[in-house]
Amino acid sequence: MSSITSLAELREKIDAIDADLLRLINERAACAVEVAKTKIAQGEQGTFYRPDRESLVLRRIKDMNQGPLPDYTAVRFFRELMSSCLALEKPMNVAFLGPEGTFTQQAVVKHFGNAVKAMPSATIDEIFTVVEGGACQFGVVPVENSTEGVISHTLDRLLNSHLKICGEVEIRVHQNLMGHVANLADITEVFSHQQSLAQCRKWLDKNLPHAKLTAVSSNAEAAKMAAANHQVAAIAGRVAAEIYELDILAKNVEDEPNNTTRFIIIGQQISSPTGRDKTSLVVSTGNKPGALHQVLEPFAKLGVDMVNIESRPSRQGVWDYVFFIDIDGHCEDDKVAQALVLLKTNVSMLKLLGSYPKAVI
Ligand SMILES: C=C(O[C@@H]1C=C(C(=O)O)C=C[C@H]1O)C(=O)O
Repeated sequence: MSSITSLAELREKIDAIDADLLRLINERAACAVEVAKTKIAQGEQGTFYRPDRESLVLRRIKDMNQGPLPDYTAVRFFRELMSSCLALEKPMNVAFLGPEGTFTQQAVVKHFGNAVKAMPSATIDEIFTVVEGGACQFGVVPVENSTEGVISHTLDRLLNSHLKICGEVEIRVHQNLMGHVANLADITEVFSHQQSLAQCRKWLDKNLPHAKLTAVSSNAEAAKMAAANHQVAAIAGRVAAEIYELDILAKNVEDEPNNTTRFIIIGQQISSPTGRDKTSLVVSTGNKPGALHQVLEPFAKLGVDMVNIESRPSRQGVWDYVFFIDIDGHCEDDKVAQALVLLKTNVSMLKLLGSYPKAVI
């Protein structure tokens, strides 16, 4: 006697589970529609999307998951489910650095799921503008790459915007050389975003030493150009190769194996504390001795963990700098709130860029 369950029996079991799942998924969706009604009754029209609540839901799923599905898969599945539930409450427009096929678009899907309307913008500046003007409720912009450092354009624009950071998302960036060229030796020019060219500098020097390297507005734009001209190639993500029907000529050409980009979500609303948050701020000290010490001191004194500090020219005078700082915790957490009060007395300008939940996956 074999103990192997028959295929027919297993399939019957799966069909029954699917029927239960479908009923439960729709029960959940109906509940989200009820939530929307309650939000409207409470006068919360603008706050259908709640990044704090979403991150708590996803964290709970991650903590409860016992497999065999890996945490990452379980979280992605619930991410998609919440995205569809939210779309029933209120469809949302999210601006990203276009055209179709950029890593920023991947970041939109990872953070919001597929049920939002992703709207391509031509530049980082335009993303800020459409969110400031209200045409899109949120925008996703790159802020930092593990190989190449900060995206200065994003930091500069944050300085002059009233928008808040309300979330973060990380994407493992794999670059590919793509085009319609038969031999690598025939490639005369390689197009890509300046950041991507920099991430692949060593590979390009070694494998395409004679090709001209030209920076364009995005990787997907580069892929579009490589589709139109068969002597040039592009460096971009796999999705861009699929969209613009290009052959992948070389895979994973990034110099650093852990090449990762961090994106931030910008919007009009402030996220509530979740217990695992980050706060981003910018301060200006004026050009005086001991300035950096005065910035660091309040955090050290109150035991607040600083996770990143970056200086940028203030553009208000020669050698005048501002510091972009990320700290652990929410601005409403006691320790953080006290540190910010102290910091305010030590600096000439302090702007809170946002407190938001840390990325779950
Ligand atoms: C259902 C809600 O609204 C939205 C949908 C969520 C969900 O499907 O779980 C979670 C947060 C919100 O973005 C809510 O606020 O609880």
